[in-house]
Amino acid sequence: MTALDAPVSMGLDTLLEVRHLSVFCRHQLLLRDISLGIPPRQLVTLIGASGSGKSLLLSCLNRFIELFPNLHMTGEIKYRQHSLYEWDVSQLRCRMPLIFSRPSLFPKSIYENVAFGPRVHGYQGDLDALVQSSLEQVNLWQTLKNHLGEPALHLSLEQQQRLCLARAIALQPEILLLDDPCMGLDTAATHRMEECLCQLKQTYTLIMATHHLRQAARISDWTAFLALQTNSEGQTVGQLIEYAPTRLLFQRPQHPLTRDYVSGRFL
Ligand SMILES: Nc1ncnc2c1ncn2[C@@H]1O[C@H](COP(=O)(O)OP(=O)(O)OP(=O)(O)O)[C@@H](O)[C@H]1O
Repeated sequence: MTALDAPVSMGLDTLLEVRHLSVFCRHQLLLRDISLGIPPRQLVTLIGASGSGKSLLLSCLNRFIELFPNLHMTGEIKYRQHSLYEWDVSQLRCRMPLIFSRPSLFPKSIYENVAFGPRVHGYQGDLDALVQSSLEQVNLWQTLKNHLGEPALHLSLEQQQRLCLARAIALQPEILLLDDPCMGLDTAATHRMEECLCQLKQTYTLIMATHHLRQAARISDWTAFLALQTNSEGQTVGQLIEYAPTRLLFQRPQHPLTRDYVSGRFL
């Protein structure tokens, strides 16, 4: 299935619908005409060379891109059939938090890191229970339950990254946007993170950029392959080449560029 045939619209089952999305840095085109649909409770990975626009695409989905005044997007993104601009932006980012490749914790305790977001957004429920449930969902509760008052920044890289996930989960999201969450983790920690992500997709929709092709093949349901193409002015522009169920994309890629990329023949 090429990008053109991919399920742009899956009807009521499409949670997020991206149509003709382009991203510019002032007048320079960075990402060209992306259209794809994200089905609920699936893990969708974005793969492609460095600079092909994976992070930009993620940052458009919750309007994080608006924090960069030099960037703007055109086209349309619908979440639950409503344009992103119909949503209150802070509510949108609670429903779709973005987790970065490097942990970005506050210099506060483990508990405060998880409780911070719900508190700021006026959570009225049992905060202790929410912190516990968020830590349980990333398999950190048993290890950390007696250390909740300790500084989050003293945790290992793996634990910090999972704590970032717990902090996002405490916002009670529907979608988790993950920008290469296993970057810098060793093989064992990556394996544990992958197990955690597979558990999380029972509850949430996950959209993840990754440089690990094998990881995409192992754990994702759908894969979008982006590549850098050179335009007539000699500038490189990110484009969606193919979007398909992961097994198909890896075993029977339709586009020659995808074939080369997934078989390790990078140009
Ligand atoms: N804030 C920004 N201002 C200007 N250009 C940007 C900005 N963010 C990204 N870009 C440019 O957009 C293009 C796509 O970058 P992006 O980070 O999305 O690629 P990527 O596929 O995520 O790369 P990587 O795998 O290295 O993270 C690059 O040319 C990058 O320089």
